Amino acid sequence: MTTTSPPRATSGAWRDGDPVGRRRFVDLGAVELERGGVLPAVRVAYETWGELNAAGDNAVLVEHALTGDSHVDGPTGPGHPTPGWWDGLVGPGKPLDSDRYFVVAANVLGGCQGSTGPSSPSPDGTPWGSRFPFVTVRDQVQTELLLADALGVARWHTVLGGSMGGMRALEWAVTHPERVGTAIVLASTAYATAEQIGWCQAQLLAIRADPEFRGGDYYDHPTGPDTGLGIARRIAHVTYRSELELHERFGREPQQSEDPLGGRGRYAVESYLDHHAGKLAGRFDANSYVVLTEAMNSHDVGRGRGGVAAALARVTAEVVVVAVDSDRLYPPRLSHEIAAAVPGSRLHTVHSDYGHDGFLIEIEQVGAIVGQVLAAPA
Ligand SMILES: CC(=O)SCCNC(=O)CCNC(=O)[C@H](O)C(C)(C)COP(=O)(O)OP(=O)(O)OC[C@H]1O[C@@H](n2cnc3c(N)ncnc32)[C@H](O)[C@@H]1OP(=O)(O)O
Ligand SMILES: N[C@@H](CCO)C(=O)O
Repeated sequence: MTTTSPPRATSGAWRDGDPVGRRRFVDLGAVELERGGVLPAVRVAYETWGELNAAGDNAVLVEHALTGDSHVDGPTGPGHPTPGWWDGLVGPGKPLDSDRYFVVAANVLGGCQGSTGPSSPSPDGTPWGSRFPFVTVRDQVQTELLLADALGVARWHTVLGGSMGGMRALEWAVTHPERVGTAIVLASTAYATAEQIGWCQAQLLAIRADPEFRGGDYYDHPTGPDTGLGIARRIAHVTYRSELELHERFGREPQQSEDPLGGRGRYAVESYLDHHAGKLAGRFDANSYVVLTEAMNSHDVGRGRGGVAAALARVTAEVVVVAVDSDRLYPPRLSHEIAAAVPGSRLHTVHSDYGHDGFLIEIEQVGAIVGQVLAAPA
């Protein structure tokens, strides 16, 4: 295994010359793709907490969601433009106890936070751009299998994640039952639903309709498809929150002194969405957003396996399913379906006013569930 810390250009948060902080990089070689073809020279960025024990049975894989990264926990700093997305969950005595567990988090295949994605150099040295292949959640898990091998992890004690991270956690348990002890699947699903694909279509069209997108080959232009990516984020962000939260928080209020009735001013909720759009455009690559969105749309643990129920029935891991009660994008019924189909699984419900993002925001409830699962004797 080679571990290096190269500066590498992306159009997302990580730019050429950035310090790399605590991230490490591993070159995994070629990854064979589910839909055919091979992605050569795959590199993965990852972070770890704690140590792998002599028996090699204390490794925990934390899977991030769509715009997350390997920085699960910790402050901003060199190489970490954003704080940990589950800040406070990892460390000595924390739910993901680094005194006891070897906690690993990797940036997903197709991402833009250090792992191979469309902004990475292709074999000819220029960014992949539009030539980056279609990847599925199964390809992402296959890449993580190579990472596990490189780290000497024969079997994960636990794989856990929310949303797109939950897709990978569940796919791990279905594809490699012998290599997963426990899977914790939060605010997620066994398959992308028609409505999820529908919301994603509007987001993909927004990016592709931006003239700055240039079919995905915009890296040598001074400007990229920030407008399209921002519209995609606005659409997505509404689905990530609850109707009641938005109503109670913003109602019909104008943004400060602006006059929405005059046609040019904004409602406060519009300003809020503008803010999230701008933030994402500043830290994320539009091509990665497209690639990862299409990967999420591909998600169906039952594909080629006789359907979802048959696929879930073969899981041998202990499965803990966590629904967020106000989640309208991954509604609780999808968690209930997983729990009903996986033998011996357990279901928890997180109460949140926030909707889907509750799996990121309700850190105490999530920490209590994760801590309870991981506190159990191995
Ligand atoms: C913090 C990070 O970005 S971590 C980076 C990695 N992140 C991830 O992986 C997850 C991606 N992040 C997310 O999905 C979301 O940002 C969440 C879940 C973390 C948001 O959680 P919340 O704490 O509920 O934040 P919320 O949605 O209320 O947004 C707060 C922001 O909106 C801004 N805001 C609130 N009201 C308005 C308004 N009327 N006009 C403009 N901006 C507004 C706040 O100033 C704040 O800005 P800041 O985040 O730049 O400080
Ligand atoms: N807010 C999360 C939601 C995706 O599930 C993200 O941006 O990753």
